[in-house]
Amino acid sequence: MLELKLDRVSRHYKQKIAVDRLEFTFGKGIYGLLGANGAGKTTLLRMMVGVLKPTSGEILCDGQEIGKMAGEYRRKLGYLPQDLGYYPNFTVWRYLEYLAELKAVPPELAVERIEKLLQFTGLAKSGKEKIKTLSGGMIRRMGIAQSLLNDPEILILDEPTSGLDPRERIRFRNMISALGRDRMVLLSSHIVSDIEYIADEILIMKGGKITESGNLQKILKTVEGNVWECVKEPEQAELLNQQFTVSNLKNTEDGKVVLRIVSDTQPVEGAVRIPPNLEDVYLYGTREKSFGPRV
Ligand SMILES: Nc1ncnc2c1ncn2[C@@H]1O[C@H](COP(=O)(O)OP(=O)(O)OP(=O)(O)O)[C@@H](O)[C@H]1O
Repeated sequence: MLELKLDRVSRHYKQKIAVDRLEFTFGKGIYGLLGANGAGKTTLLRMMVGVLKPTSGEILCDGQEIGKMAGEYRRKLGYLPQDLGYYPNFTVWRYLEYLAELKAVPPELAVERIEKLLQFTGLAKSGKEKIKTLSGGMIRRMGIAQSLLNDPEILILDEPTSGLDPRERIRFRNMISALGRDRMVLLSSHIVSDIEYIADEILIMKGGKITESGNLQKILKTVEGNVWECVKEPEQAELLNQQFTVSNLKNTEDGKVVLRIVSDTQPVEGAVRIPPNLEDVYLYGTREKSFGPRV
């Protein structure tokens, strides 16, 4: 039974509080961490993988503080950082072999694992290619392969789909879904649809705190009644767009504009309530000011 617990975890950088007394318990499954730039996602993930120490609070893996577990924790862990470091002249195979050595995977097991992981990530034909010749998507897939070399129980992925084209993103999503069946996977993203499709549980982070958490249905409920739709002339649509938080604008064939607005109160006469989606929740949860007209 895997349990990773954040116990009032904080991280300060001088005056700046990047992560603020977080409390959360992870088990098996896929967790999606959504938050605007600077919300504290990377700082949190780096503490969870042990490369950064909390200023206060503890991170406990099955009851043990991860800093005290050292190698034992690292053996349970796979990590895909935002910026993957590699030697461009290494071949994909050499790179994975090198990391397997660093992760103390026995050499005979390493060969078998590398072969399987190259298959899993669709890189079976690229083992002999130099990394500098790969596309961005292939490098990300190689990153996933390295994070899985030690068959980790805990997998932490920082923005795994950023910069990928739609086909690669879908491929990635499917890989992550397959991985979440028997381990804990935590991924951060700005891409709401990726989180919406694959996460069993969604965490919304703002200002170093988790403001919402739960499955999609629960999360959607938090903004139920606060999402509106109306059809307006372009001039009025422009005004509404300046006043309110508009999550979507769409032109109709007869020259009007359909607006999707997130607001605590009816934004304009004729606006009707519609069911929320995760983008609305994200906008609501990461808002700068209370909702209603923007000032
Ligand atoms: N080494 C550092 N020194 C000082 N401040 C830092 C440092 N690293 C992060 N911060 C600050 O802490 C806050 C959280 O940063 P963090 O990178 O964790 O956010 P994030 O949610 O991952 O953002 P992004 O989506 O842009 O990667 C930001 O205000 C950032 O400027």
